[in-house]
Amino acid sequence: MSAVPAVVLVGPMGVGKSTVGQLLAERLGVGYRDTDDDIVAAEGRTIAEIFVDEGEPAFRAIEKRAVAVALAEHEGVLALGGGAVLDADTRALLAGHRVVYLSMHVDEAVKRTGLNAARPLLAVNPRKQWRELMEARRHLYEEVATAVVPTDDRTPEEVTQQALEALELKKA
Ligand SMILES: Nc1ncnc2c1ncn2[C@@H]1O[C@H](COP(=O)(O)OP(=O)(O)OP(=O)(O)O)[C@@H](O)[C@H]1O
Ligand SMILES: O=C(O)C1=C[C@@H](O)[C@@H](O)[C@H](O)C1
Ligand SMILES: [Mg+2]
Repeated sequence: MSAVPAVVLVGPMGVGKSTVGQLLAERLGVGYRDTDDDIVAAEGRTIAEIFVDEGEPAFRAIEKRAVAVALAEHEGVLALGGGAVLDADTRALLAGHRVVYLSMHVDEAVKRTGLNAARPLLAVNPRKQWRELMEARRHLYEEVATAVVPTDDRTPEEVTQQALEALELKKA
């Protein structure tokens, strides 16, 4: 049985996937789901604990399965973890979906995420880590996206409106 998400959101940590995803779901009258939350619920551990206990490769394997399940089950707005696009099979699964890449510049990223231990990949020197992550990932986000919505200097409501317009789900 396969459902199709109305919209899949991708983008780096702190770009606003959860905030915008919930607004977008309200506007579309559909449910919101987040693969990071699915993983935490299924594992009974935080993402940071999974990274510490088992390392990043094990987390990526768990994430890959969680994304495949959510893509097959969910009909609403689906936010993926920031690193989900690193997996080639996941990128292939995203083909044919409406995928919005929420983007932002490094200054905004550091402001939104800060020094936050809940984001293990940004726990030390967040500015440098964020630059390196984006250098490695920007092209992957762009590859899977059917629309790119910059979020700098926009409120979550404005980002939501831009996403709806970019997807032609709502007229300007
Ligand atoms: N357009 C925006 N302008 C300013 N701040 C924002 C905007 N969107 C989200 N934020 C703030 O940035 C922070 C991160 O947002 P959010 O948790 O939605 O991001 P995320 O992409 O879901 O992050 P994560 O990768 O941790 O799941 C929150 O404090 C949120 O209130
Ligand atoms: O960008 C990443 O690699 C991550 C983003 C978060 O959503 C979590 O999935 C986790 O902290 C890893
Ligand atoms: Mg989130």
